[in-house]
Amino acid sequence: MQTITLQPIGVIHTPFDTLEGMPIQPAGAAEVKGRVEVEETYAEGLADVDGFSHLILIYLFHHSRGYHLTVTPFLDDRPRGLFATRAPRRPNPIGLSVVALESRQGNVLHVRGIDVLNGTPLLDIKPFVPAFDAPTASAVGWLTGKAGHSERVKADSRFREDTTQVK
Ligand SMILES: C[S@@+](CC[C@H](N)C(=O)[O-])C[C@H]1O[C@@H](n2cnc3c(N)ncnc32)[C@H](O)[C@@H]1O
Repeated sequence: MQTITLQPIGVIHTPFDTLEGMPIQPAGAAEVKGRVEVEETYAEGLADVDGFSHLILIYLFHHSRGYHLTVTPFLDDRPRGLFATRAPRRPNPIGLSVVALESRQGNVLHVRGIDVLNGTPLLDIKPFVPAFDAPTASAVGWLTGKAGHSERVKADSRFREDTTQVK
């Protein structure tokens, strides 16, 4: 299989230095402010992002090692298939968050609603466009009746780096 090498384009700064107790989705971090520092090399590419109220941040779960294909997610007490969850320990530990853009100062984006660890490497930024990204979903699987709980449920240690479980 092909090996892919990605280069971070910046870093996401947040108030969260430990996994335990932090939000599990942007809905639970609505008032949490973060700073997205984009490398100067890529700053030109930020032109026009100011026109969007929300951005999609794509990043590396850099404190994630290994994975299990069946996991018990934060919002459930039953095991689920990894790819039916947003668990951070994955074969390719990539996460995404839709955040509110408050302002831009040159290569720095001030955002709100961020659910990642301080120092998370940023891989990409895309504008959030409801017509592209928010289809009316007719089914949310095991998250039925549970997705809204992400506003209050906090992360615990279940996906902490644990070398005894690394695949
Ligand atoms: C459930 S994931 C959801 C992230 C993203 N909104 C998504 O859906 O891909 C969020 C959790 O991942 C963990 N996490 C956040 N940043 C991380 C990082 N840089 N490395 C490892 N784990 C991280 C924390 O436990 C956090 O509560």
